[in-house]
Amino acid sequence: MPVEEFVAGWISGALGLVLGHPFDTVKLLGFFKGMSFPIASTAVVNSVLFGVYSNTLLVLTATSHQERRAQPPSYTHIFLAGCTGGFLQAYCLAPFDLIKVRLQNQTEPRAQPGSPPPRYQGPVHCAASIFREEGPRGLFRGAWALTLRDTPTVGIYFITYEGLCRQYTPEGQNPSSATVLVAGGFAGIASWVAATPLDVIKSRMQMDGLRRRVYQGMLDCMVSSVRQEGLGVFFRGVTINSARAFPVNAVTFLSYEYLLRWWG
Ligand SMILES: C[N+](C)(C)CCCC[C@H](N)C(=O)O
Repeated sequence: MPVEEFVAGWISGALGLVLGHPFDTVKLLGFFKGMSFPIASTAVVNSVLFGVYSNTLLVLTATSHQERRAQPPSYTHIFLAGCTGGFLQAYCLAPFDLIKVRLQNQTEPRAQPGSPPPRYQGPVHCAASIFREEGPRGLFRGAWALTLRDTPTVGIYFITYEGLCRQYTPEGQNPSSATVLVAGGFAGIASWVAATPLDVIKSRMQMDGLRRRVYQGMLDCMVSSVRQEGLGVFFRGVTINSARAFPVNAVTFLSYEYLLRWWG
């Protein structure tokens, strides 16, 4: 199994994250100090995303990454490979994402004497507390919604990226850096716009169970959210998601492409 894609995904994910971190922090108006945890988790997850995508394409089309410029895969194959990558990365992402959402949603402890300490003291303490209080399955709370969010939308991510690259690149050539940046940025926006409705539901499911369970399940969460807040609830955060998605994914794709060209 070619591993370059996993390594390139690892590095490019970490680079993209550095740009996305400020957006991620304001997204939930929470505080998320320290970048080592998000960098490590994004690197792992992005490596699974790109590694599985590329290796699924290899299985479907029998072409390696280097051969794909001369023999471009069909959009159906790209979509299927993207969905496979999205599905598997969602499982790896689930516990990390849960910890991120829980930490972001806890308010900053004010340095006043006597104020209660924050519930979670950091990523490791958060993981251990969830494990203890909600069981091992608690670490996968919201994973189902996350999988539904990411399976089709990662397909959209790669279709948009490849489609835009092909549009602006003469046949058989590598796309220019400007093309990769723009195609990567728009791939991020397109997939995040499509992912936002389930992103809202996913985050609510992840926060559920902290005190008492509010929702019976994902469907119940959707129905009661729409009842209380209207259909607009599904677009909550779409602007910040898109603003974050452009730079993060432009840099992710640029570094991914260049690392592979450099090694290949
Ligand atoms: C599928 N979905 C839209 C959720 C994400 C696809 C892009 C993944 C990238 N690491 C990012 O965080 O933007």
